[in-house]
Amino acid sequence: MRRLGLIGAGGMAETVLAALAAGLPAPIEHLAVLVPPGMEESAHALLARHGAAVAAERSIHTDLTSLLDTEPQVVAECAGHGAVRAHGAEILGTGRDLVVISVGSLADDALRESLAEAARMGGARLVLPAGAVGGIDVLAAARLSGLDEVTYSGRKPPRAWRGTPAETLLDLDALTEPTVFYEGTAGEAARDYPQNANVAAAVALAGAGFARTRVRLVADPTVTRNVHEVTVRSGCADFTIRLEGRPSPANPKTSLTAGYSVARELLNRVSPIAI
Ligand SMILES: NC(=O)C1=CN([C@@H]2O[C@H](COP(=O)(O)OP(=O)(O)OC[C@H]3O[C@@H](n4cnc5c(N)ncnc54)[C@H](OP(=O)(O)O)[C@@H]3O)[C@@H](O)[C@H]2O)C=CC1
Ligand SMILES: O=C([O-])CC(=O)C(=O)O
Repeated sequence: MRRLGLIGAGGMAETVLAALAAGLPAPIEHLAVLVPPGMEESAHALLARHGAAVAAERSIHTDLTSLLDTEPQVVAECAGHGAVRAHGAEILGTGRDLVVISVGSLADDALRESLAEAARMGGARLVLPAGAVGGIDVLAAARLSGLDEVTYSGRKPPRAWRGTPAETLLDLDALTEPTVFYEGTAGEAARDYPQNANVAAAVALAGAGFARTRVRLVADPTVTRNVHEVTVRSGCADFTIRLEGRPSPANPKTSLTAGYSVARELLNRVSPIAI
């Protein structure tokens, strides 16, 4: 990877670039950042902090065409479901690998199939990092042995659920104990909680699919971390994985782990040994 595109200049983009700045053996050739019109200032600030350590040349774009003109070999999305819908097919169709962290967007069957088709046509790959959750490797392996049960539970402090449908179900400010406000499928969770249930989609795609992966979402005033639990019963192993993710200082909905998982994917592309 010598030329990189990055979509988004928010909290996760910050984590990704900081990790690349620390982890790259040498700056790559070019980093191009795509932001919505009017958001150029946040991209300038991001590049001022980390740009020189990441790439010899940097550019900021507000349209995909001019970003693609910089010839990125891989584009990392750190922006949201809308960005995957708006840009995913064109990036893949023009032969660039796309690393998508807004995995929940793929709960939309039509979008997932159109991205797969664009990847096939462009000879590119759609890559889905594990994000804020763990155990995706063992879950995807266990799938081959047959899965009997997969459940994901996402537990976050009340403030992480502001601006989501949880607000209409609960008085978030008045909670005194952990409260389950959603139980259902991974597909529904990914659609209704686009900034909080991307991990449910990653678990579903690696494992039993959107309909058979059960999800529980909890607002919990007793925790300060974003707690993810995946429980699996399968033909080769039964396991529970629990992570307590530190929230991004920029966005309490997002665990820092997610940005590091994008950075890991990108750093693997410049290393002779990928792990
Ligand atoms: N897989 C996982 O484990 C996780 C995935 N996520 C996903 O990552 C996304 C980013 O998280 P985070 O950085 O914390 O969120 P932030 O809200 O901090 O940052 C997202 C940034 O992307 C910008 N943006 C939105 N749409 C576009 C677009 N079409 N093109 C370019 N930029 C765009 C936003 O601009 P504006 O504010 O103007 O909209 C904002 O600056 C989340 O929305 C979620 O979908 C998050 C956590 C975990
Ligand atoms: O970062 C997290 O803790 C999980 C998250 O927001 C998501 O899956 O969208």
